[in-house]
Amino acid sequence: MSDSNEDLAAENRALRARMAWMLEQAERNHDIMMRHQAFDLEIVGATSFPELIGSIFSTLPVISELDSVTLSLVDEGDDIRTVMERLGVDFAAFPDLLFAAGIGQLDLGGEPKPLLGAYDARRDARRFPHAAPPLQSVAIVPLLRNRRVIGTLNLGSRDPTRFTPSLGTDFVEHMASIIAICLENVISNEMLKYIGLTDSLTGVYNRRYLDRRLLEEIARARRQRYDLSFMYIDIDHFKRINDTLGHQGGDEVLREVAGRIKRELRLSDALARFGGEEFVVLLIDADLDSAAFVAERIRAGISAAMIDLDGGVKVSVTGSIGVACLESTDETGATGVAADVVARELIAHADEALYQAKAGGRNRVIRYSGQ
Ligand SMILES: Nc1nc2c(ncn2[C@@H]2O[C@H](COP(=O)(O)OP(=O)(O)OP(=O)(O)O)[C@@H](O)[C@H]2O)c(=O)[nH]1
Repeated sequence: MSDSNEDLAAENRALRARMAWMLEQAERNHDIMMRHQAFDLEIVGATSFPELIGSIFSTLPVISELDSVTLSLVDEGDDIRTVMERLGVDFAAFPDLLFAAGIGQLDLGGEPKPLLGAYDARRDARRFPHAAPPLQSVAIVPLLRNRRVIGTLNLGSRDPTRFTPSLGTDFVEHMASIIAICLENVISNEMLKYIGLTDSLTGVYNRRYLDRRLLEEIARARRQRYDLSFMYIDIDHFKRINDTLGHQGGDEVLREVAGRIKRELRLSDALARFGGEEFVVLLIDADLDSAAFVAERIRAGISAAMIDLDGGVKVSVTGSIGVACLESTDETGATGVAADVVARELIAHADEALYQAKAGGRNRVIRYSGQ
């Protein structure tokens, strides 16, 4: 082969190798793009806060080949945390979800722009509290909604060249904007859910929530064969309290009584205000004896100490309680009577027991006996 032929062959080989490399890169980029598109679809489809957070923490590190992904959310006044906890979100399952009391705590500097560069323990350690072994480079990307910073997406890598100040930020900004939209959506949905299910005066659940929950719990109790108890609690002579203290004073009493009832309950029990001065409690896996025991504790708790009202007035309050139980051996359960019929009956039984408690002199617990 002549020199020029050899040159041509070498050039050809080099070109082929270069093309193969480019093809490989194109395939790799395509692959990354597809994975990110799938991730976008996954998070856009998330219908709850835990589902969204779960996807971000489990999928993003894998598709982006990152060693740590954390989220810092601005939560002024602890609203997000409080509502999510009330809706049953288990924050222990998300150790990389961090909260900041204000935007200042996010340490973003003057402008909300992505910060890319070497890991700086002083600045970044609290953003990646569980990252081990140590990270080498990080990207701190603001989550923006209508130019308002709602948090940061924190990406960490052990590769020091992964995030450098000169790297373009379009890609991470795009990712953060989708995450920010999804976060805002699920947070406002959860807030609406919370508002729709709670009583604005006392903060406990409302009747709508309890009616629905009762149906679910009846179905589950029948499947898993355990007892379900229901309690009707009514503040005694509440009209008199209202008449002497005014509506405002009556409202304060309602809030305090709700708090006193709640203190006696387990996390699995559901407390709701059914309207007026009536509260109900649904006790999961509790027979009539245990429910009556809890009811007695609630009764004692309501009247244990005088209630201090705004303006220095003190008032003593008592409550009457009716308790009923849907036993796992109950015929209605076994015969497949519709859950709503069973629910109505359970409520009616507790109401009847409450009526007897009132008729018997108030400030007492009566169990529904079936006679
Ligand atoms: N402050 C306040 N009062 C309410 C609210 N809803 C209902 N009430 C009042 O609760 C009182 C209920 O009174 P009654 O049902 O007659 O019963 P009671 O005075 O508690 O008497 P007993 O139940 O027989 O012990 C009425 O005066 C209602 O106006 C509320 O949201 N806030």
